[in-house]
Amino acid sequence: MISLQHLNFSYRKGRPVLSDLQLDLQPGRIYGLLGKNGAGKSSLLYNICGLLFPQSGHCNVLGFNPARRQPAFLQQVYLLPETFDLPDVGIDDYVRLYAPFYPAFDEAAFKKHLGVFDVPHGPTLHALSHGQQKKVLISFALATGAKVLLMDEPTNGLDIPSKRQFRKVIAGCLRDDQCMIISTHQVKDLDSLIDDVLILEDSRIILQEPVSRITEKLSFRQVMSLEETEPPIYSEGALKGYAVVAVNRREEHSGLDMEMFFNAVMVEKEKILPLFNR
Ligand SMILES: Nc1ncnc2c1ncn2[C@@H]1O[C@H](COP(=O)(O)OP(=O)(O)OP(=O)(O)O)[C@@H](O)[C@H]1O
Repeated sequence: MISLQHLNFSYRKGRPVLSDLQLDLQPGRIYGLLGKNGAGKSSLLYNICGLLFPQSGHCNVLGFNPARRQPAFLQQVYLLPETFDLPDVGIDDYVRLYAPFYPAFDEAAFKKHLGVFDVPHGPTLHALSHGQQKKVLISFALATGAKVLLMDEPTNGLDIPSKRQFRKVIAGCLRDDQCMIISTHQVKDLDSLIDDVLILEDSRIILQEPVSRITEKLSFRQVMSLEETEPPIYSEGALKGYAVVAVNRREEHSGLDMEMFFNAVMVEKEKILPLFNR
């Protein structure tokens, strides 16, 4: 569905943001794109939707080259940017103006999502708070029916109940022929939603693994003392004792702690990546 081969992208000569990047993504999955500040997550999403163009390499999304920006491609891709500036129109006018770009747009679904998010209907978009505007855009994104949904920090600016609603809305409406990439630092908001983890580091995807494979290879536990466990790969002091990431030798079934996993990969790459044959 999304295939990037040997992709190279930079804003300025000699300062690569994405280098020889390889990525192959399938429909029916929600990918969590993780990386430190400035790793290139947004740039990657913008290359996928055709808002930035690679200098070299192949970028194939739904059989199209995004850089050509063909209407048949653009109507199947939606990017929710991290920052945005909406026009000062009412919600109905926004739909009248922008929904025609998406032939599969489902207005009933849009209204349903707005209802779940409890967005007040009536005022113009500028009379809504930033978080409420974001909820309008998330609802719009999901209603487009686009096959590729790219979300850059979607839960930034959402209050605590809205983060739960976000998970609920997404979990309930993603079709098997759709693929979603969520770029986020707010991993705790989303770790129950994500099927596959992508980690972008040093201009490349250094890890692409289903959550199920990560928890098959690694266990995530809280222990009172580090003596009561075999030496972990990575540990952090927690409120009561330690949170540890260890090789899953006893085939335990622990849930994925995505924040711990990301921190562990950043600190102990050479111990963790070989477990996944990379
Ligand atoms: N318009 C631009 N012109 C020049 N350099 C840019 C531009 N936008 C981003 N960069 C640089 O490209 C690199 C990748 O930026 P990008 O925004 O893709 O990272 P990110 O992983 O999304 O970061 P964050 O997590 O902070 O949002 C950074 O070094 C950034 O400074």
